[in-house]
Amino acid sequence: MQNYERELAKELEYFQKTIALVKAQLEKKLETSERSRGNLLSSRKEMWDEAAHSSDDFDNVVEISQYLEELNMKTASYLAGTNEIQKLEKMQDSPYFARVDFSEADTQEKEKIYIGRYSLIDDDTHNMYVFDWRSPIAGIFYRYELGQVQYQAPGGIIRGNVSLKRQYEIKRGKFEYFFDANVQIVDEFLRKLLSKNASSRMTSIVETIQKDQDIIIRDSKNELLMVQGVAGSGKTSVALHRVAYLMYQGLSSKLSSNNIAILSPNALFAKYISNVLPELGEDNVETLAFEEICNQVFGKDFQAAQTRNQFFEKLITCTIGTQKYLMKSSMEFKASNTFVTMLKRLVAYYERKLIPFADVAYNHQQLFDRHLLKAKLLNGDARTPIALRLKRIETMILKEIREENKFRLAELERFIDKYPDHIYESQAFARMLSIRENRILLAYIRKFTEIDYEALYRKMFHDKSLFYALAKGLELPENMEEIRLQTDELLSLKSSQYGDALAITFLKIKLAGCDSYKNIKQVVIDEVQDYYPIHFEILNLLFPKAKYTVLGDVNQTIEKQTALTFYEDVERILDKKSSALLTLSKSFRCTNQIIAFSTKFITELTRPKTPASIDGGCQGRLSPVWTRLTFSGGLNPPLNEVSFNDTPVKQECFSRDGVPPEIISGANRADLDEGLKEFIESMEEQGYKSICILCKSLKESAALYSRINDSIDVVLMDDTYITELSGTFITPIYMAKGLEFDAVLVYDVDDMHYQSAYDKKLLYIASTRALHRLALFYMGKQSRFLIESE
Ligand SMILES: Nc1ncnc2c1ncn2[C@@H]1O[C@H](COP(=O)(O)OP(=O)(O)OP(=O)(O)O)[C@@H](O)[C@H]1O
Repeated sequence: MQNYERELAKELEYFQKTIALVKAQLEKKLETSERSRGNLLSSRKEMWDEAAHSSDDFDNVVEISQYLEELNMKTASYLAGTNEIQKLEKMQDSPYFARVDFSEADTQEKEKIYIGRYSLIDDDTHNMYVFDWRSPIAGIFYRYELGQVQYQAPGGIIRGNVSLKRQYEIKRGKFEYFFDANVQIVDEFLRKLLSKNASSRMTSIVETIQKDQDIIIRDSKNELLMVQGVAGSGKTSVALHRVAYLMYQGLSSKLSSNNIAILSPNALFAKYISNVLPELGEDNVETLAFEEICNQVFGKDFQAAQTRNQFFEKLITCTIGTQKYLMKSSMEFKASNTFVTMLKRLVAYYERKLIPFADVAYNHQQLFDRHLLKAKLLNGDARTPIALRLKRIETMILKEIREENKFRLAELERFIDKYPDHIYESQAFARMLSIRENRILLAYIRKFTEIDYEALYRKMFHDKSLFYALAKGLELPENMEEIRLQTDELLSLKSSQYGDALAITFLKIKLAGCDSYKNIKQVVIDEVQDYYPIHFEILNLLFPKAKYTVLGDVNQTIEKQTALTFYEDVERILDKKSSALLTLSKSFRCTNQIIAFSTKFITELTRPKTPASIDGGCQGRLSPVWTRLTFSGGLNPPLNEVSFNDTPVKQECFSRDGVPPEIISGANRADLDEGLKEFIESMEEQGYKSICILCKSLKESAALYSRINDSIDVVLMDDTYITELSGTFITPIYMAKGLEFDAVLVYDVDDMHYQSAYDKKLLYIASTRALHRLALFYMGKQSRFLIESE
């Protein structure tokens, strides 16, 4: 105890010195910021007074652009200052959360390394008061217990010894307590943290990042890092902390927020995760849903296609077995490797055979022969997209026409002069006639210089012989003809399915290229299990040089059965120099009871005995896919060591007890709704802040909402909902993917609703959304899967 008091006194002294330094730096920054704000305002005023209101002459435009450049620089420096101020303000609340005492092997000199969200350095003495959690030396806090350690510094590996690991609770500028970290105490700390209510937005986990999570966050060896993690194992958290880490590293490699793209399932999810990076002191990164990419590729001219959620809804609400099968197999086919090969063949065939080149004549003479135009296209640089080569041909033709235009005008004038009875002036009349003629000619030329992507796609399905010629030698689904005919019919009605939208997007990028994302160097994909080969083919075209981090859980697919072999496809298509598949098996979200209950809805994943064979001679590269990180050295593993491991991917749970899941039945609809309302009230009384009722479909969610929203304060969460996740919600299970709530109430879990293998996975997704409480409601016969899980 005496020892603790002595240590506490020393810690308080360090804490006060740190806070004093933070305050001094904050004061200085506030002063500078005030000055640069004044500067900025007066520059703006000056620009306005001197130049802005007389911008019609060219000199002034130049002057304005100089002013603007200066203003931009001043604004950027002011904003950087504001960012620093925000960091210091946060440091005033809690400057650090951990400490390790490290002695380097060579010098044996002990250093006290305090670790916080941001670094703090005394500008006068250059003493490092706090190290950023992403700095190389801070990594030893996450990776090691006491004893021998090593870390990768820019100049090479540093080895040494850790003699102390300490954690602090410092809140709102008050030093509350510290404890020296042994495993039990840390677990207790984490348990307390996880027992809190869900927050309406995701928060940072920087103080409690686990070893296996840290390895993913700091990996810099792999161009493609794949993470298979059970529900609630921190995939999204890890993804965001990795982004923050990459940006920190980017200080030297020039990677900034606009070089990173995060792909997320929808706008609500994007909003849910939007807090984490700013909390870590970084600029937010653009979060894109795949549909947004499709829209961006097409601009406005793409007719509203079915979104992924609309596809899920249609599939889930379809009650006719044959139709459901057709929908699913059609989607699977259109997103498959086979179909991608057919689309690539279509592009090649289009270039050689389908472009309707025509002779171009003007002013009674032939300017271009169609064979010559075609030869020009085929002889062009094959790396240039076809659409661009066609545009160049169009420009060439128009240039020639422009040359001829003066002769044509003269001819028209002569012609007009022969008929002097009209009221127009002959020159103006000739010009008008020529414009009309040219417009018709341009439309004629554009029939072969512009590509109608949707028409081309439709032709593929409409023209049976073309379709099967493109499919030659490929293995097709047994209901191929049915899929072809249905697609042709739907496209003729201008109704395309989600799979068609993806395919047309692929086709357009293949034919026309796309430069919109050329600055992206790192791509992070969450919920990757919902992606198909065509998604990765599109990503490959959009971000050819990017490195990837992809995270998912093959147990959480909605409409497809996927095994770990899924990651082989990802590796093959993205085709990066180095790749690894890592696993996260411990769930942090749910209580022991909820995990034990929900695990029964899935089967344990194991790696296949013999990896499936892969086209394209990639077998030699298969082994890294099955590389799994192991901590071979017990508590103190060497950094980033990877080794082969045959262990099945298990689901473990961070030990936290709670109330067992409840199964509640109702005699009829009214009785069930009443039971649901009572349960919600009791959850609210018990202080749970976020409660979610999960139905199978949006249609059923909307029906339930209309029955209970008079008596309960509840929000229907559909595709358009992008607000905070606090309160009581009703939503379909597929919309709740990636989210979490204090209490989850799964509605209508009867044997009609949940009977297939896919339904079973929906139950897994639904029940793993719950942090503390889970209840399942049914009337009639309860789902067979509930009986199995009893
Ligand atoms: N190391 C950690 N310390 C504290 N909390 C953690 C840690 N890792 C994860 N969590 C918490 O666990 C919960 C689940 O994390 P997250 O949503 O990132 O998991 P996930 O694997 O993406 O889940 P899912 O696959 O179900 O969407 C979050 O509340 C997160 O804050």
